[in-house]
Amino acid sequence: MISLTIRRLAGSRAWKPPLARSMVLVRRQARETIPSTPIKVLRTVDAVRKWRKPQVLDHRIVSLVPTMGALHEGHISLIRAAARESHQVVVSIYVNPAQFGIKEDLASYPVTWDNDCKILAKLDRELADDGGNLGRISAVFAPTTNEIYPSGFPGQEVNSKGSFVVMTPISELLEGRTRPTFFRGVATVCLKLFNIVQPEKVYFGQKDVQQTVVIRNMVRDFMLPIDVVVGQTSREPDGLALSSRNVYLGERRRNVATVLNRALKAAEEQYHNGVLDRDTILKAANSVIADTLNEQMALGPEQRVKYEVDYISLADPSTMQEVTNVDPKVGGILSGAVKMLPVEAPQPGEDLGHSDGPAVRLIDNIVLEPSA
Ligand SMILES: Nc1ncnc2c1ncn2[C@@H]1O[C@H](COP(=O)(O)OP(=O)(O)OP(=O)(O)O)[C@@H](O)[C@H]1O
Ligand SMILES: CC(C)(CO)[C@@H](O)C(=O)[O-]
Ligand code: BAL
Repeated sequence: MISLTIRRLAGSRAWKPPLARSMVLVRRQARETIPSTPIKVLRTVDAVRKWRKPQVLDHRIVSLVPTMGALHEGHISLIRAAARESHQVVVSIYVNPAQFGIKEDLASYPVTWDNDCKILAKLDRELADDGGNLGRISAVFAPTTNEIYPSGFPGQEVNSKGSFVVMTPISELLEGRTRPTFFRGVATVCLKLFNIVQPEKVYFGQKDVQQTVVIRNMVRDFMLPIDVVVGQTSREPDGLALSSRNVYLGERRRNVATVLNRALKAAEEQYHNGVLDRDTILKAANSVIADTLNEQMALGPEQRVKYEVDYISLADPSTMQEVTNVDPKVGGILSGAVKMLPVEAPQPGEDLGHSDGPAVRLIDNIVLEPSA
């Protein structure tokens, strides 16, 4: 009786039973590719699982490069590294709301899907022409928030209820002090991405050093059969670390934004000169920051750039806890975060940056390699 009814209703062109409708959707999605490329665009967990299954049987090495889109050379360097070492590279593009605090820039975060597709298409052609690679970009996973949070999005508040991966104490340090929900959001979404794609290798950038430690700890503590690879930080010629958020800077702040890298380099120089104590190493960084700010404050409001230092840190590489002396057998991580404030007295026609140049928080770090 029921099947008869369904068949009769299904005769109408507009109506399809829910199962058939979702099968049509899955078939259509399975066919979507980035224009003029074989790169599949997968939007659902189901579509990724269907794509992934035969790779296991064929003993293909699958790697994942998680991103939030607005792709730049930093992301590209990770994808290149992944293609050298694996048969199939999956790039995820998902702006994960759970890692943004309620007062952060989720609403204005740059979303550049068409340009990202062009970048991936060009890169994939290069990878195909370069005989040194094991693989190419096979798929982009670009899910919706409903897909990633099937029980409903838990919210961005510190006390949100939901299924989370919480890594303490590391998530409370440094970045986590200013962004208390950040690493909970990152670890949670990364575990989901790892479970969906089931990669043998995952690629993360050194620019977000604390994130790499959180991910390594999660992989170790939850026995995930995944190799975590960290690619070095890609920089502009003047040392500024590439970041999707650099688009917010505009020209005036862009010129001063190198201050963090210059400060960390001054501190690194102390270590290379044999200094191991925290105060002397960090004093070098803090002097650069203070001198640069003094230079700016000597300018008028129509020219100057102001910034606030969130932290300058010297930490242990595997815990990110502050150290009072660098153990030369272990090395250390010099890192920092600086908030570039909106420009004062904008000039007519001045390029203020994306979204009219809100405050931008920049991060950077330098690894002090063990010397002994
Ligand atoms: N300059 C860079 N060099 C190497 N890897 C990078 C660089 N910038 C980002 N990545 C890495 O790319 C991956 C995706 O990062 P994401 O999409 O957040 O870009 P982002 O530039 O860090 O953005 P944001 O400005 O929001 O911090 C992360 O593993 C991140 O560490
Ligand atoms: C790893 C990540 C893609 C998780 O959303 C994000 O934190 C990022 O882009 O670094
Ligand atoms: N690159 C880290 C992502 C974030 O800052 O939200």
